[in-house]
Amino acid sequence: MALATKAVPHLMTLADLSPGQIQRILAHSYHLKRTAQPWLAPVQSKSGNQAKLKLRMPSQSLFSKTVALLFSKRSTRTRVSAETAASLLGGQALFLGKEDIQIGVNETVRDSARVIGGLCEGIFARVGDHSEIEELARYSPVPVLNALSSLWHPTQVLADLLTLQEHAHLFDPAAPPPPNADDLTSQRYRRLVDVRPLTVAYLGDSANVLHDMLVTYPRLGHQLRVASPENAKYRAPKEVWDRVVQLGCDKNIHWTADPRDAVKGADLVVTDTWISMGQEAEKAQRLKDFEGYQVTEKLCREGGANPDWKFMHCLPRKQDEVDDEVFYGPRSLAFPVSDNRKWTIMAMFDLLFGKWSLLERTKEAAEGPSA
Ligand SMILES: NC(=O)OP(=O)(O)O
Repeated sequence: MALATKAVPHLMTLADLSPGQIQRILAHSYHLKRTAQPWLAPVQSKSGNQAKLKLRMPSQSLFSKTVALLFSKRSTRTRVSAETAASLLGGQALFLGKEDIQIGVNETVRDSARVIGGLCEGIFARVGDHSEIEELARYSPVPVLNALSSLWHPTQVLADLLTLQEHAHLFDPAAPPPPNADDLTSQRYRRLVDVRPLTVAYLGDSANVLHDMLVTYPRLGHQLRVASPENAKYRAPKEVWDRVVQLGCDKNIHWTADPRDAVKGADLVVTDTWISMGQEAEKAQRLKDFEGYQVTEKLCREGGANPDWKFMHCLPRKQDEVDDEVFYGPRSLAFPVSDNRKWTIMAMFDLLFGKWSLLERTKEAAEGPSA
């Protein structure tokens, strides 16, 4: 168990962070990416190996430490990012699937939190109902980070934001270009730049990824235009909307049932699966309810999106919500986003599990939100 005297920090949603703290995580993710990437390049010669010896090490704040990956649901990106990120930080990740351990079957969440937190230095948890991760955090002696719950998916939205900032030049020709091949192997890099304020359209179900967008994008200066069917089950639940209003984000969110209305003026179009894990029995009804919501060139042209609009998806993707032309086409940032899951999770592990400094107040945070 961590021998620390200050209150244990946890992170359930980006709503718990100020814009300054979010920007600090993004800048740190970019720094870790640029520092660690040259170490990952193949060693092709003796001189190449010697060049590596001159490289700076990324933070080793997890040296000798273990992060428990307490996952009760499937995962590709989040799990692989977590395991590889822990290794780069000098520590290890321990995958604990729901079939592997006693939690929820022979042991309560409360007791499991105390036991696992006594043996590991951080808990990255993917749960069903959000109340499960709240309970873990209540009883864990070490920090708990949300790897996805019924309400929130904070590490996904951090990867989305890092990708937008890295691709600022796609939205503003005056923004600096991305790093070239030499920059990527030499630890030489420019600072991460801000992306200009964007109009962002989201088409689909009101699920955990959108919820973290709702409490974050408006505070970073972006406008959100959301389309989901009229049915209340496809709209943000009260506990999410209360946070949206509390943070003043609702003023910059336009919500409609018409996907063409939502993409009007959009610089970026985002979607997610219409059938989340656990909703498989509702598939037929959901496919019917979301008819007309598939992201296509035609829909975005007819709705009046910015002709240079770009596309993002958290993955895994199905053809229902976006066609192949968009998903595999030049507008798509889906795979750069999945690459960035590793670097944003690495930053969170470093700041939350390694250093316990994530929630420290930045100068900006102390002065209040800027947007
Ligand atoms: N986007 C996302 O969370 O992917 P996984 O479910 O594969 O981790």
